[in-house]
Amino acid sequence: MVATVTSLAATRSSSASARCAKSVRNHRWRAVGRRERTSVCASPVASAVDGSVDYEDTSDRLKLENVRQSLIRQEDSIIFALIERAQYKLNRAVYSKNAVPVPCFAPNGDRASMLEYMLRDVEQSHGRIRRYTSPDEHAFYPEAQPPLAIPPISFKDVLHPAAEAININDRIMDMYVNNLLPEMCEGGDDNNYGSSALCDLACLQTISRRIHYGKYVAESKFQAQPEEYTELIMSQDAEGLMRLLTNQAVEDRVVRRVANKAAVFGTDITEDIPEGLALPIGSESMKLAPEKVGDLYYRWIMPMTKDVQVAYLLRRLD
Ligand SMILES: O=C(O)C(=O)C[C@]1(C(=O)O)C=C[C@@H](O)C=C1
Repeated sequence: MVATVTSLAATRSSSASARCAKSVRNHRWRAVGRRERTSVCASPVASAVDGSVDYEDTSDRLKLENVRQSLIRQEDSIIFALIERAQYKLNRAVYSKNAVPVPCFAPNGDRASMLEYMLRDVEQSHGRIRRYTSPDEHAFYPEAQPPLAIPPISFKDVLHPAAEAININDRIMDMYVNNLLPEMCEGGDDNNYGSSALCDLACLQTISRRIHYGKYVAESKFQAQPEEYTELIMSQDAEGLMRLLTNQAVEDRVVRRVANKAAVFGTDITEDIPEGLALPIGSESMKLAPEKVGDLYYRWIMPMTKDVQVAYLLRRLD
């Protein structure tokens, strides 16, 4: 999938509110420098006078090898979450506004879907303890984030400041509900709405993190080939950037690895190690075929990771 001008424009506008919400929350505590962000995942190196803690990233995490290792680890959580969700039927009512009588939060009085209601609520409790001030986390409802309940931690992020404005969770939600779910779940209704929605939260949050991790992949690639990327950025050539960052051999390996992991995660492992355990494991008894997981990854998750890379690179020299 090639990032279209429209999708990139949508990225920019939907992200303005995300950036705004993040900044507002941070500034309720204290003014932070332009390249200073807050994070839940770094180690403290010094205490500031106002009670917040300064963090410095001294790791090698921008090396492409290390960024790819992070993508590989994130894969495990995504595959596991997808397999869990596929145990239940599609349960359309969870995604339809007004189908389940959850409390309304829209200003026009419309009810949200049960999934929207749960996700917004969970994000608020996670947000209070800083989850969405971390540069590698993105809320689906940034405009509904409450003030922090604990002091922020500041963190010298490795990304260009333009990264903060990129949040494509609206597109991710649409893709998940309208493409991934119908392809991976059996149609129909089994009344397991709460269980299905809890699995959805795990899927959405892990997929969103992976897709937005494209910012780190892009920064890493920019630093490795600054001249090539700079030329394309100067001419705002989105298609040229997409071509340069695409590595078909790596994509093929990702798909094979994802399918293999899905085969292992979807197998019942007993206390006895099966003799001569070999892949691929027969997929007949699995609710979600391993090849299907690889295919979904290839058609939906990787293209969006690439869109985030292009969106970031286009603004890398701002
Ligand atoms: O590993 C990379 O080089 C990436 O850019 C990540 C990724 C992916 O989403 O897995 C995306 C684009 C490349 O074509 C290969 C893989």
